[in-house]
Amino acid sequence: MNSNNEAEFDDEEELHHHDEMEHGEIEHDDKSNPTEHEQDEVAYAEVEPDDTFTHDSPVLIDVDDLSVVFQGQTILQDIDLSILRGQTIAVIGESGCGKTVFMKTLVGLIAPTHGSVSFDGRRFDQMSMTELTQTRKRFGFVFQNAALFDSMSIFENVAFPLRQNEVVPETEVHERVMQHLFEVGLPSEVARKYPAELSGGMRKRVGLARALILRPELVVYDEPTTGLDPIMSDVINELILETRRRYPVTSIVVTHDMHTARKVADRVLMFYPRRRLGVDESQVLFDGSPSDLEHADDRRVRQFVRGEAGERLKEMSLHSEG
Ligand SMILES: Nc1ncnc2c1ncn2[C@@H]1O[C@H](COP(=O)(O)OP(=O)(O)OP(=O)(O)O)[C@@H](O)[C@H]1O
Repeated sequence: MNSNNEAEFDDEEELHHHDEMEHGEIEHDDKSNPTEHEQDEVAYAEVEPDDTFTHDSPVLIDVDDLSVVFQGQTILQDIDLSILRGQTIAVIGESGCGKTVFMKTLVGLIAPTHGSVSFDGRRFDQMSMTELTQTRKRFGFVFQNAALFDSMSIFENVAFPLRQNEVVPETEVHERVMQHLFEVGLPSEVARKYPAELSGGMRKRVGLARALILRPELVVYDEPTTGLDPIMSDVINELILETRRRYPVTSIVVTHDMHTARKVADRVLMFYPRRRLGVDESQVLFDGSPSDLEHADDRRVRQFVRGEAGERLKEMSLHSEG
C-alpha cells in the first residue's frame, strides 16, 4: 500500500461494513414470495420532470491531475476532469481499468497519490475529520449487492441512515421510510419483511431507497444492474432516471451494462488500463455523450461498446493453438 493511500483502509472498511452484513444471506425462493414483476405492478409516485442539469451548471467535483498508485502499480494517471452539479455520469471500461478506484477517489475514500479531488469547492485532503464526516452525509451509495442488514426489517434498513444521522420524531421516520419505499415502487407490505424474503431486484430497490433517505446531493451506483434479468435491469434504469427527475442529484454510475450507460447517462467516461496505454495517451479514452459512443474516433471504444474482443484475442494467445 502506498503511504499516500492510507486513508483508504479505514474508509473502505466503513464503506463495506454493510457488505459484510450480507454473509449468510438466504437465497430468494421464487415459489414462496411474490415475483418481482408482480411487485412492479405497484404504481410509482408521479414525478414532475426536472432537468436541472445544463452545461452551465456549477462544478460539483473537480479532479485535478489525479494519479493513484498502489504498491508501485499505477492505477490512475493524470486524470483531469470536472463533474457538474446534476450530471449523470456512467463510468465504463474493462475489468481492472480502475473504475472503482476512480469512484472511491471521487468520494474521498481513496487518497490520491498525486493531484487532488475537490467536492463543492473543498479539497478532500484539506478537510478535517469532522468536515469529511459531514461531507459524506451528502453522498448516497447504492451497492452492487444492495448490502442490506439481514437481521433488520426492510423498514429498519431504510430508516438506518436517518436514525444514525438525524434526530427526527418517529412519525417522521415512518413517513419518510414509507415515502421512499413508494418512490422505488415497493408496496408498503414490504416494510415488514426481511432482506432474505425479497428477490435481488427488490433488494436493489430497497438499497436505493436507503441511499436516498438523507436526500444526498451525490448518488454513487456501483454496478446497479449486475445479476438482474433484462426487465428488472430496466426497472432499475428507470428508477435512476426517475431519481434524477425527482431530486436535483448528481449521479455516478459504475457499470458494465452498456444499456444502462446509454439509457441513464448524459455523459460517459470510458477508462482504459494504464498499463496498456502508450506514454502520451490519456487514460480516459472517451468523455462524451452516450449517443457518440458508437462513432467514437478511438477503435478501442467502439470495440468495447460493441463487445468485440478485437486484437485482445491475439494478445491473450487464444488463437495460438490453432
Ligand atoms: N486497495 C487496493 N490495493 C491494491 N490494489 C488495488 C486496490 N484496489 C484496487 N486495486 C487494483 O487496482 C486495479 C483497478 O481496480 P478497480 O477495482 O478499480 O477495477 P475496476 O475497473 O472497477 O474493475 P471491475 O470492473 O472488475 O470491478 C486492479 O488491478 C486492482 O487490483
